[in-house]
Amino acid sequence: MKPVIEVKNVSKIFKSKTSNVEALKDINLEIQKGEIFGIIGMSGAGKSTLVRCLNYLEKPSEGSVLIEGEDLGKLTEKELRKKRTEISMIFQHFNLLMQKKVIDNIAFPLIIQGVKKREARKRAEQLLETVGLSDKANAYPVQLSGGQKQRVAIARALAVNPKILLCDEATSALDPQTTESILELLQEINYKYGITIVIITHEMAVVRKICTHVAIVEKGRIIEQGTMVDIFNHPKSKKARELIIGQKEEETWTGERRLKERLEQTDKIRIVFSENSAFEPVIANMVLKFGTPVNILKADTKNVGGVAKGEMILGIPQDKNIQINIKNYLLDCGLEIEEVMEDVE
Ligand SMILES: Nc1ncnc2c1ncn2[C@@H]1O[C@H](COP(=O)(O)OP(=O)(O)OP(=O)(O)O)[C@@H](O)[C@H]1O
Repeated sequence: MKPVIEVKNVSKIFKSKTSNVEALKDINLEIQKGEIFGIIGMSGAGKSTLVRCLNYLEKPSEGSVLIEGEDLGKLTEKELRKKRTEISMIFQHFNLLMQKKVIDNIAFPLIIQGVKKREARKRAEQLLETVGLSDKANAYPVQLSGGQKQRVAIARALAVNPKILLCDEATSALDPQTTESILELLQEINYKYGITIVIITHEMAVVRKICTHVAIVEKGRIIEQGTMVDIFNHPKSKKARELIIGQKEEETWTGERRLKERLEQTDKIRIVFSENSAFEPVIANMVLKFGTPVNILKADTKNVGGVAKGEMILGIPQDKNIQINIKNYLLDCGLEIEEVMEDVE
């Protein structure tokens, strides 16, 4: 059978006046219909560039990408746009239209295709049911938790009946329990609709939970590929072993006891944010500013007197000076914070 996705000798060089970055080097891949294919690797390995080459958002410098045997490099712009509707994508930060209601976010790709509004909304309602959010049709994205936003993004991605779903770090901004429920939804979609899924991630637990096949990318090259079971049980190269075995200890969400132990040992603060404050850029900027990682131990949204109130619990570094700086920074951003003494449920 013809592969759904075929990547042949693909290289990608980003050229600038001062330097050239060889992001991909002679990549060869075959992904069959119905597979859940994980692309894993360290930061900067080339994962995002590779996945963006699969729908020609990024044009390879050399080589070709074939979707169901059709070479994307040989299509006209118009043909390429049409072909792209067969390939949907979801992202780490959801990319929802914040000014539109949930239902209109989902209907949007259909409206763009020229489907009548009533029909598009009807299909959006069905999709909301598929992702378990029928009661949120008229909510705005800001009123949803991260997991719910990703469900909306998944429903929107499915609106155009794609053959392929590309997921770029789709669970990286979510807490462990939410990650698990989103992965279960992706698995269900793969099973029910036969959609081929490509997942980019640096989280090995994600791959272990749902991927059937894996490719490991290192410095722009694929160093190993095969079935998930084979690669995870018998990683051949040193890099693959580091990546797979090195992270086993970190897989908190598969082991409740380990998670509990970790929570008990960590200093924690609770951040409360109103519907108007976006916490994601604040956290990302904070990590960059202080050059230190923080753990999102819990994140969700509650309806308090009709107003969406979000709560996030962060595990912060033990260094007291860094803790003070972090707290001052969050206060400066206008967020309410408090120390958490008890265990996180
Ligand atoms: N538009 C661009 N212009 C120049 N260099 C780029 C561009 N996009 C990516 N790169 C470079 O290509 C390399 C691969 O980047 P890419 O984003 O694909 O890696 P990644 O594995 O997805 O990393 P991460 O997990 O951190 O997102 C990096 O060295 C990056 O700096």
